[in-house]
Amino acid sequence: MTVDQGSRGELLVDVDAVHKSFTGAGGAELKVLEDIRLSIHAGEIVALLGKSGSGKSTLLRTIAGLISPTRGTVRYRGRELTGANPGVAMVFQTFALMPWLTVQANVELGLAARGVPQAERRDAALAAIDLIGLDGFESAYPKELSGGMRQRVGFARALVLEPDLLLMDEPFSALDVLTAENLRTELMSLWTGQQFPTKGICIVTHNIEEAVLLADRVIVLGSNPGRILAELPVPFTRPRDRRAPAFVALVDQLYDLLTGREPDVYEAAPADATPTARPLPQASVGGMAGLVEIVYARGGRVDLPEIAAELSFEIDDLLPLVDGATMLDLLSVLGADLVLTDTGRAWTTANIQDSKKIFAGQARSRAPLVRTVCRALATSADGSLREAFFLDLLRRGFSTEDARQQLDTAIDWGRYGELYDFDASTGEITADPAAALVDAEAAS
Ligand SMILES: Nc1ncnc2c1ncn2[C@@H]1O[C@H](COP(=O)(O)OP(=O)(O)OP(=O)(O)O)[C@@H](O)[C@H]1O
Repeated sequence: MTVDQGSRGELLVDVDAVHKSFTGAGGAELKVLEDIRLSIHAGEIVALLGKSGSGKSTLLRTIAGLISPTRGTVRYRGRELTGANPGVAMVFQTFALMPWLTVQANVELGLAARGVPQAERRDAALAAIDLIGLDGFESAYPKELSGGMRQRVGFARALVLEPDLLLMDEPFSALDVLTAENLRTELMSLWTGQQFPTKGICIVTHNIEEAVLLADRVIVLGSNPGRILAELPVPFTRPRDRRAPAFVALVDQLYDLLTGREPDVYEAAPADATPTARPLPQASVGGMAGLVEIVYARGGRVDLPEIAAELSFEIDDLLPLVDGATMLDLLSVLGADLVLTDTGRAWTTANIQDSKKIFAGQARSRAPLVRTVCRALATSADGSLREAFFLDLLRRGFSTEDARQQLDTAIDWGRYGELYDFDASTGEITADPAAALVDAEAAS
């Protein structure tokens, strides 16, 4: 069970050409995973790293047998899954404890479901509770525990099942930084000390440093649809030092991969680019303005991992802002550096009215959904349309939640650029008369 970095152990899970689509609220096909091929062997920790929405959780649930692929196969120890994977247990981001059960009863749940006799169940649960550092809290209820302790229960509940493969879906992301660090370190020391019989671990994360701290192999997923962009070994011994140059270099490399663009994504969107093909990053104008201002104040070029550390953010917290600012050509990405563009410089140094005009021009030419909203408003009789109209259209290509997020971002961007306004009490989006004048000038 120790991590053998030279040779891999037996094959535990084999994901073979898996595709997964969901049906969107509007009935359209929502492609979430495309041609995923990966294997997990005994002795290794594999991290699935990707931005929000890249299908990481869907892939993990497919490995757990909780979701069946639309096409392709998942095999556990050579056998095709047709239901729940018998060799796995899961740890969830939200802990998923039963609030009305004690710690011990929560930990025993899975064993009870397997029909394990009561005495045996109790002994196993007490051992797992002890292992995970919760001795003395057997009779406590979840509401009496801190977040970190609740997640310890989450771990105990999974480990008591002695799974071959432990699946973890962002298990540390709901915890504060110190608690998360503490729990990660303890888990790693249990793993390297072979204190539980699990043979492999697969962890979903959007945190680059966490992936490099924990994993032997990082699989990077790209979005829309989720697919494997790269697979990188992490050849460092444990415990790992975040400040070691090789560690920092690998974090930078993964950062490059995560922000690496599909070739033309951040070119000005061609006239026929659709809002579904080029979704808006979840970036507020205020957030992008802050980031651009920081880059400007530091001479027009900054190292993103360094800035993130200085601001006490995770790199991935900043990624949507980076994506938004590069989509609008306010910043560009060069390796791990953010570079101010000419437009970004003009935007950040202009007076408020000029900066709104610059932003409006960028949003209309480079953000397909903003352009779609402007065009639709221009064709409506009174220059206004209800938000439900756009939400209905967006639901053809996005889930209901994502459609809402897309429209909220488009409203934020368009409002700031004075392209249109939004009245939340009536749900009405109305073209700004000044923007209509600009359109008329452009057409003449
Ligand atoms: N049951 C479902 N029905 C419809 N759409 C779904 C379903 N489950 C997931 N999706 C959509 O699939 C996409 C990928 O979701 P998933 O949760 O797998 O991504 P993720 O990379 O884990 O994201 P996050 O880091 O935000 O959890 C999202 O657009 C999501 O809305």
